[in-house]
Amino acid sequence: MNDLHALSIFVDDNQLSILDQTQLPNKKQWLVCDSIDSMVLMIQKLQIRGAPAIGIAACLLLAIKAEKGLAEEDFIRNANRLRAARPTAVNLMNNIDSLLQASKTGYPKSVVDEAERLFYEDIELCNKLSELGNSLISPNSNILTHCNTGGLATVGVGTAIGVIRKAHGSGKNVKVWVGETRPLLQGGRLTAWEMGELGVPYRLICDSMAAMLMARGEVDCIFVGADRIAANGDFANKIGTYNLAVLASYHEIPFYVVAPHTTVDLACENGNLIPIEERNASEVKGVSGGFGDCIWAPEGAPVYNPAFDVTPAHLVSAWILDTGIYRVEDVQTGKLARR
Ligand SMILES: CSC[C@H]1O[C@H](OP(=O)(O)O)[C@H](O)[C@@H]1O
Repeated sequence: MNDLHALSIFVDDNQLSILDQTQLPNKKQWLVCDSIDSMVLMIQKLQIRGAPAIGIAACLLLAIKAEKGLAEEDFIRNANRLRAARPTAVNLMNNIDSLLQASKTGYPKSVVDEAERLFYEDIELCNKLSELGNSLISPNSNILTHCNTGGLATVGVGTAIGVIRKAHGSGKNVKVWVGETRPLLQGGRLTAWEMGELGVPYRLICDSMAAMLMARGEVDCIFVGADRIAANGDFANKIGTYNLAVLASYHEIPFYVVAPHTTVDLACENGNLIPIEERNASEVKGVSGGFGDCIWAPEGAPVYNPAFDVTPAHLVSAWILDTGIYRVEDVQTGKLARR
């Protein structure tokens, strides 16, 4: 496999390394990923995260293993293990399915070629998304975003953050409200870091502050990512996204979802059918990781920790995919499904 380099993933001399995102922003620690077991763990611990990035990282490891002599039947078994590593983001399943399909015609070379194609495709799709999304942003906009959807969550410039980056780069004087995104703080840790690295003016807020800012007229538009978009336009994204969609509707603020077409799941009729990952109680009871450990909830506190929620299509102003900008009337007439 050729050497490949992205913000959170690189392949060098046929070895895959992952930037451990649980250690950001305080520490940039690279981890060599040389086994299926370690990749499954890295995905489940969100050391590698973000719908597009986890799909591509899993495929790169499988391709490296294939090139190093993994038997085809073991490739298929391990591909299916990785496919189940996290249930909500469909990119993981879509990417691995395309690798399995490729393996039928010329394993292992076909698998290596497909994994590399997926890597470069994501870069290209992110660039298309940023151009299309930027066309919806007026100069001097205050943009609210949630979770992390930049170069850490993809191998390109990102999805929602890719749009913000493009608007900033085109001189539109955008300012960004970054929702910290409890409980894992992808916004407070990762998006704040990426905004700083990109030089985009931003202010970090608690998730609970968004409503007041909208009421004050200090949010002009909202851009979020997605982990799975159902055929009817309902979509799953990081927990707290639905809150923002309802608030945006009440305050008549444009609410945009940005995702590559590989996030669309045509086999999923509506958002009620999207599996929602539930995660460990410890994540809600305090914080732990590269930023230190601090548990504030009572030891035995019962916890509910869904990692995603579902936003119904009627609350979405537009879906920004690499294949175009879709409005609710497009989705209602099935245009989202016809890529
Ligand atoms: C472009 S990434 C989309 C999506 O991925 C994040 O989830 P996680 O941090 O759990 O991997 C978040 O939902 C982003 O919006």
